[in-house]
Amino acid sequence: MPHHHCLKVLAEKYGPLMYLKLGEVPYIVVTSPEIAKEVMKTQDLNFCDRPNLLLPTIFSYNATDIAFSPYGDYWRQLRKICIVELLSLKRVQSFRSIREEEVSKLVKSISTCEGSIVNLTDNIFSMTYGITARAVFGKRTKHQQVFKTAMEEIVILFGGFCIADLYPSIRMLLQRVSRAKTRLEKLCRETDRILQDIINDHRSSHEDEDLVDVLLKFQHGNNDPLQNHLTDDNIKAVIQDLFTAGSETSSGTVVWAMSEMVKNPKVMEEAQSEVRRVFGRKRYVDETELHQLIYLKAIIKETLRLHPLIPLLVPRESRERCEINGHEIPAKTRVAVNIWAIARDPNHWDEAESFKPERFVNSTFDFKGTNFEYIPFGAGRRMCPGIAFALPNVELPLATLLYHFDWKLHNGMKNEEVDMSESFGFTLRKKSDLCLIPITRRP
Ligand code: HEM
Repeated sequence: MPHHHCLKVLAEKYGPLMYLKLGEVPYIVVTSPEIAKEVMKTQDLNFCDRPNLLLPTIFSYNATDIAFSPYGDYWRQLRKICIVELLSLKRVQSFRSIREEEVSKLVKSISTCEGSIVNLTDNIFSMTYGITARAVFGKRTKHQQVFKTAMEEIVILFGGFCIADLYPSIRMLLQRVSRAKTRLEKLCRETDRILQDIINDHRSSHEDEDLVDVLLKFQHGNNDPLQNHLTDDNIKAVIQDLFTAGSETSSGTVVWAMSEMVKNPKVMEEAQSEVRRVFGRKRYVDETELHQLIYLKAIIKETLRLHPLIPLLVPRESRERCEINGHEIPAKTRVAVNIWAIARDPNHWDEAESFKPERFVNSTFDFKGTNFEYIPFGAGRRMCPGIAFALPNVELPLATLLYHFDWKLHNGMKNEEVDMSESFGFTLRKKSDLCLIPITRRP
């Protein structure tokens, strides 16, 4: 059973603030909006550190990326550069043609398979990796498939507790025998070669400036706010962070949304009629009218409620001793916030387990980190900085897939039989690939 499921069951018995001692390490597990608010708003400054975990440290070049780097100036400056150069609304708008081209390639590729079974999961992940690669480092990489395959395995390796992290006093000893560590090191050697090629390419060519070019400037100390110059490894850590954080989550959301719509054909019908009404005159989907797709936006919100891609958030760690609800929490306590369980709590949601996008139509409820019943992007200082980048990567492909195709299940499968089980891992991937038959719609 995935961890967020077990922890939900435990919270139903022991309450919304649980203290666990796993090996030598203190953990708290939060399962209510009130305590989530206490941790990520009221006491956010105390809880905005990341623990030093073995596998993320290997993956992220000694925690020099954004997601796993400890709280401090290095993290703050790096996050700021990436927001300005890649993730701000203005930069995101400048990538519009990249998104439209990659989505149009997806439609062409699906059209050639009309009437036969298409693996939508695979197609959607490839498309999003393509968009992110072009935005982050200027072009698709010919080695993209290596990344995609490596990530599939890394997500699973990151899913469990690594024994070396639970016994810090003998970590050196335990890490020598960790099979996950050996496997991860092998995968990282493969991705490292690709990342180094990307950096070398940028050193030798002077095309349009992208994030990698900007980061490379910090190696020469120009206006350097990072105090210590960035090394190649630091830059690789950041590229990899954004490439994977950006692609895995957005693609996963598109796949879950399509799966929910296939399972709930009335929702699919309503979404298709909205998209076809809005884009009917144009006869193709582009980004100009996406703001009119009120129902589709509600579908995306409802998808992120039932299938938040990082169900326990990225682990945090307290910096000092503190109190929550009268309980003493020691310094260096690790924190998991079960946003998956909170978003399915019947005390806060009507028909909590049902897929009902209407609940978000005409509602002010949002995922900006202020409604703690619903925080699929986290909240506080460590909140996801990629929302503006993610939304068009989810909205445009969904609108396009709904506009151009009707979707049929294969082998006589019924809608209610679509498998919605989750695979075990760091992100909430759908266990089985979504395979459907596209029927091209000719308006
Ligand atoms: C549907 C899409 C996405 C979802 C659901 C999502 C969700 C999350 C969540 C839950 C966190 C952890 C927040 C916390 O610990 O409080 C996070 C962190 C992060 N996300 Fe996203 N994310 C998405 C898209 C993106 C994109 C497109 C990018 C960049 C291209 C991105 C970059 C990051 C980074 C760098 C962090 C680490 C932030 C830090 O530690 O300061 N994410 N994301």
